[in-house]
Amino acid sequence: MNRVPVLPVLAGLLLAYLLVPIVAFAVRLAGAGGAQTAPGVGAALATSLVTATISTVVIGVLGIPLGYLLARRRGRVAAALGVLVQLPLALPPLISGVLLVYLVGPYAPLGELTGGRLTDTRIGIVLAQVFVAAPFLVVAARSAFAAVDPALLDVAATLGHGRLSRFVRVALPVAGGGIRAGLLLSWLRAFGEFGATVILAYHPYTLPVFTYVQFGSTGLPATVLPVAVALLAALLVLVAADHLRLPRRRGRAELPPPVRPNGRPGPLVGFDLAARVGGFALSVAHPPGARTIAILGPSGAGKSMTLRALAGLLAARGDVTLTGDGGPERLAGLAPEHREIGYLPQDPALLPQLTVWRQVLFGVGADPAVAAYWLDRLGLTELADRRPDQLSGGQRRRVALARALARRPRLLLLDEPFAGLDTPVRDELRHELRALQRDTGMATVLVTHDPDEAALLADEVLLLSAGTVRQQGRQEQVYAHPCDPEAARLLGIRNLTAGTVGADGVLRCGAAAVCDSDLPAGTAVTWCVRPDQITLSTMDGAGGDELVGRVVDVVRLAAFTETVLELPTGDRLTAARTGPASEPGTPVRLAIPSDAVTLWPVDQ
Ligand SMILES: Nc1ncnc2c1ncn2[C@@H]1O[C@H](COP(=O)(O)OP(=O)(O)OP(=O)(O)O)[C@@H](O)[C@H]1O
Repeated sequence: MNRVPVLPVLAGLLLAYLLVPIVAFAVRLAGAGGAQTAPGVGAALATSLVTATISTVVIGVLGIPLGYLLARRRGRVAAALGVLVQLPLALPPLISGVLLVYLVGPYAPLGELTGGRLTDTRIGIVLAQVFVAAPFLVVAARSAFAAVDPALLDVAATLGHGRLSRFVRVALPVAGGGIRAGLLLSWLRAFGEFGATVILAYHPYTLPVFTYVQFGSTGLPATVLPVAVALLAALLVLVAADHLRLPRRRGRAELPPPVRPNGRPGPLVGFDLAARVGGFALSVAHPPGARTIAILGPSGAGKSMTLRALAGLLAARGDVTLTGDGGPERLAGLAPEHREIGYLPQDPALLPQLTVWRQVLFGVGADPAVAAYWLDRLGLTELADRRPDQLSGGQRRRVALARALARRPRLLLLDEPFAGLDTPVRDELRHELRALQRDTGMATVLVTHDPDEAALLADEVLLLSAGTVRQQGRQEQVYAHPCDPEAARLLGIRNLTAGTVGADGVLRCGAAAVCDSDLPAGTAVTWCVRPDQITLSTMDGAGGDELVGRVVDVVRLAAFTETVLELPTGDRLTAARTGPASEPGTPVRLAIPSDAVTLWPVDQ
């Protein structure tokens, strides 16, 4: 049985309902061989075109900022205003006209003040049109602005753009499509406005009022010409609006000769910040002791929030201190656009309408020669004329990095900059960043889930958990001695084993001594050792008191091999080694330096 194509049928029904009256009118017009003349139709058309255009300009100038503010503001007042601005849509236009009489009618204060010039004039027509047509633009602009990725505005702020500049250079172009549609709707609504106009400004006639008067005095045949004129004008505007596009800049970007920026060493970074977002409380502190810091932690620990607070994008109590040659500088109270801090959120947040070259010049004060240098250094010069939708994920991240660097920030904040990239690209970018840190002494705070990445790119590590600092310090120190099993897990150390301190204060695994401990005898502990600290050797002779195990699995990774071992106690350890691996089932001897072992009492 053939199914009825439901969607096309429903769509077709509405289309027919909308088009049939117009087609019927056109047939009638053709059959009658034209329309009877209607003196005054030209003047009415001119009045409608001029007033609708003026109204649309007024609506645009006032309504676009209103839509922006309504989209950006949260809370009950903004929600209530968002509903109220739509009220004229729900009111019959005649009633809107009556309401306006209370504001601008001849006996209302404004009307008296202006000597009655606000009614029965073109000004009156515009006032009526603005009232009924403005909500179309405000609603369209509000939803277009609400769809603008907030990360774009955040990044623009860290690139030195103040509020107005962010509105003009980021929000407006990105929301442009929705705003254009809103302006068109407003113009059409203003052009067709009748009810409010007829109350507020019966004269001079607009096209709808003229048509109404013709219909009332001489009947349907006299309306043919004004109807035809109205249809034609509306159709022409719709077609023109459909074809109207702002011209895109063409031609290849002219890049100046690249100039390597002066390598001024970045400042030491310190902070003590507290913030609350919803039910989540963040409290993080780090003394100024390093230029490169990595923040590690599980998902939802507050890592991104810390970066946003550092950039000044999240209101936080406390302070950020950058200590350079000129001594410590405190950033509390400085807006993000004045902090000179580069920020790369998880999404590269490139402006969709800009080419790579314009993108890297977007920051306030970006130096074209320095921008050209970073494009070259990051392998992007050939892509200078492409837009973000013509780039790969890795290329987009590089552009975001070049854009931040072109402003020569004092500090660069990177939020998981390599997440989701394939391994070669990730490795390449990691090493590029490391080279940048080395070459320029640039200060960085990097958020990552990857302990290896943190080790590669940071001198100091900060472990975050549930909004607080679990452990921090020099990277090698934290890695060597995590403060508790949770910290060890965050650092990717899987070798966590249960044990008990013996009567002689020695921790043993079976009969083999692992390390000395100053914990009381009998204390139950969890101990850990990093896989790279375990050395394996073949069993040539009796094990005695040595730590022995049996190979249960050999995982050959790209760069090294992991050997999973089972100890006589049944516990398992993983050893990382670069040499040839033993086969599963083979007994092996384990050597673990006692200072590579960290242990914690279980009830800690
Ligand atoms: N606007 C918000 N309202 C309420 N809670 C929020 C808001 N934004 C973030 N949070 C909460 O704050 C906590 C910290 O978020 P944050 O983005 O800093 O986590 P993260 O450590 O960066 O996590 P991930 O590694 O998954 O990116 C999370 O529990 C999150 O649910």
